[in-house]
Amino acid sequence: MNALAATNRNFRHAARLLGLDSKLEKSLLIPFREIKVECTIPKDDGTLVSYVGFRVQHDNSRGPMKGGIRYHPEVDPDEVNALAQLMTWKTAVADIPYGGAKGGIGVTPRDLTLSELERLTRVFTQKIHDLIGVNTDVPAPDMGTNAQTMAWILDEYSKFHGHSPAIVTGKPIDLGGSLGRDAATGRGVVFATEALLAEHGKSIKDMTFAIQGFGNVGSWASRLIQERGGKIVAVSDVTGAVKNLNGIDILALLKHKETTGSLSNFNGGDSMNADELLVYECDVLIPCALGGVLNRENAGEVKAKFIIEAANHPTDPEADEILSKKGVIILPDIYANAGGVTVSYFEWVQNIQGFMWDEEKVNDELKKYMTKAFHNIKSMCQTHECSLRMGAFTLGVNRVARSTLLRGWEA
Ligand SMILES: NC(=O)C1=CN([C@@H]2O[C@H](COP(=O)(O)OP(=O)(O)OC[C@H]3O[C@@H](n4cnc5c(N)ncnc54)[C@H](O)[C@@H]3O)[C@@H](O)[C@H]2O)C=CC1
Ligand SMILES: O=C(O)CCC(=O)C(=O)O
Repeated sequence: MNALAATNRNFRHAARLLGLDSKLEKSLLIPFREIKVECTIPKDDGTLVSYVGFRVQHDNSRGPMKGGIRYHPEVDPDEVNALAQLMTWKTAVADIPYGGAKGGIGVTPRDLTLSELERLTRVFTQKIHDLIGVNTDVPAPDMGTNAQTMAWILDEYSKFHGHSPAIVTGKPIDLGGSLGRDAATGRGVVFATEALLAEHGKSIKDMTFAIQGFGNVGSWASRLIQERGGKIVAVSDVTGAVKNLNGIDILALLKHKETTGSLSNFNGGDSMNADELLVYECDVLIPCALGGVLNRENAGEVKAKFIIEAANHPTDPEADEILSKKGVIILPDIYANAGGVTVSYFEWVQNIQGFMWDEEKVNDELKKYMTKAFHNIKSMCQTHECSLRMGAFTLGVNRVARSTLLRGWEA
């Protein structure tokens, strides 16, 4: 099932549990605005090449729209639409004053040089600069983009609108980025995992983990899990996968990746097929890469007892059903990975205040938001006798529905 069909299905299920009026349900589903632009740039050798860029602004009833920009060859309008909608429910679950948006360009970033990536980012910004804004729509990094990408967007946007640090979050500290934002999604994943395991009388140090994806989210989650005594038995990325039943030394793996650019030939474990990671023997599986990786083909083979959705939409609804029947407990994306956008909110607040917080304050506040959201989700689960996914969806959708009604926006 494609990402949009899956996200719409989860939304409709939540709307039914909440008893939402059908007109309101329809108006919450339709995006506020969908932008599609052609971005043509000269390559370093002078030839011209075109890419298609998207920004979907889903909902702004609770505040400015917020969400990352993804550079990946599989970016398509339906996927961006689904990811924008997920951002709306996610910011509401985290209870931060934002709506939802997402953007992307269909490109393989590692095929472009740094200067080509810079030109592409600047052209994309030129095409959308009058549709984003500090109080309208605030981009951030996602797969294939990083603090440097945000710095280029900030610089290009500021040429049109004057110096505007709060136009993006996840930017370099030197340009007004927040301490702790780089690690925030992984740190939030760890806080979320701790909250869930505590409910089951367990803690990270008693558990084995398999982690798919070793970029921003996967590498930070791995590092922080290891710091807390968790044993990481398998890690994968687009270059390969490594396993070690005695535990992988994550700092050594990070160093290996930094020097070789790959997870292959790491001498602290055995290599494995990357797809095998999802069904590898472990207590906790944490997908930190692409959407739809858990599906009806592999869900029946998953050995983990807990799945923490650090990636957006890693589990499609058919897999959700199979895994739930097996008793696997799934912590959904719109809560599990909300640490990133929560610290993005702190960054935006710091930019507007013109005052920088220390890292301890950022991390303490993040823990408060993640813990509170977990308890709010659990309380929705009790009210509606539903899964954690539906607990999170009903929590987010209900908050957005309330602000929509208060503004008098229902159809
Ligand atoms: N960066 C952020 O703050 C946030 C990211 N997310 C989500 O987390 C996920 C990862 O994002 P980032 O870490 O930022 O991206 P990234 O670009 O830093 O890292 C992505 C990782 O996935 C790996 N990967 C790609 N294809 C793979 C495959 N077929 N098998 C195994 N690994 C594969 C890449 O090699 C890389 O290690 C995405 O779903 C993103 O939407 C969610 C919330 C916030
Ligand atoms: O930090 C942000 O604003 C958005 C992060 C994001 O794209 C996500 O949570 O999926």
